[in-house]
Amino acid sequence: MNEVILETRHINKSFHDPVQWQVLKDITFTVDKGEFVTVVGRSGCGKSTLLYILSTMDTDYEGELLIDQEVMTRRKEAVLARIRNEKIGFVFQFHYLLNEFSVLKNVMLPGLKLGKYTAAEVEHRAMEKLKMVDVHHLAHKRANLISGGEKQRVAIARALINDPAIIMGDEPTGNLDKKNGQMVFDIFKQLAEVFKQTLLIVTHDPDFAARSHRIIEMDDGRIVK
Ligand SMILES: Nc1ncnc2c1ncn2[C@@H]1O[C@H](COP(=O)(O)OP(=O)(O)OP(=O)(O)O)[C@@H](O)[C@H]1O
Repeated sequence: MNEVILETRHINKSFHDPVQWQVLKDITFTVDKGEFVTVVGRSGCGKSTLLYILSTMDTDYEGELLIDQEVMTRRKEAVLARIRNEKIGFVFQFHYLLNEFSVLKNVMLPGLKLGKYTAAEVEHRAMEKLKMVDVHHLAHKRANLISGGEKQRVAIARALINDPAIIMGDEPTGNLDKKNGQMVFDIFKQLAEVFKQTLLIVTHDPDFAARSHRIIEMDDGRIVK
């Protein structure tokens, strides 16, 4: 049987601006371990709003969210912050690397924050993750001195540092040219297929989505396919 990593049950969300309107409508789906799922839909259909809830950053919704069999709904922020750091890796459109630190230090930071491993262990793990995305030779360079494509690879290594149950991405290829976008896709595919890493990625890129394992299509706040 497949192991479910992420599950949503009847998620509804409304905004009040100034009148109440419903942005997410009865969102129910699961993602299995090792699946590479993309979320698509036209601008304004609710993709980012959904990702914000799935990443446990937004707790103001109806319905239930489970990550790695654990209920995330109605938990205290301190608990959510710990679970987020341990179970979710994030890759954004902009890499958000800290320019004043080395590539290695950037990857190590969420590992040090977790407090589960010694600094030496975190460094060893960070080098492993940099090897997985083929930028270990850049480990001691400052983050502002590497290319855009390299930065996104480092951001993926950083997302992997705590062996998350799931990696979530918001337009991770949105700021890259075609060649680097392809490279990021290939890394994701390899992570899913070789390392059984679960991935849920919001994208505008139809080629990218078409080559993932499964597409969730949204329209007007609902899942339509
Ligand atoms: N804080 C907010 N208050 C009120 N309305 C909001 C808020 N955040 C988003 N919206 C609205 O909710 C709808 C869904 O927005 P969302 O950002 O989730 O769409 P999206 O599918 O990610 O769009 P895009 O592809 O353009 O990023 C939009 O109509 C947006 O204007």
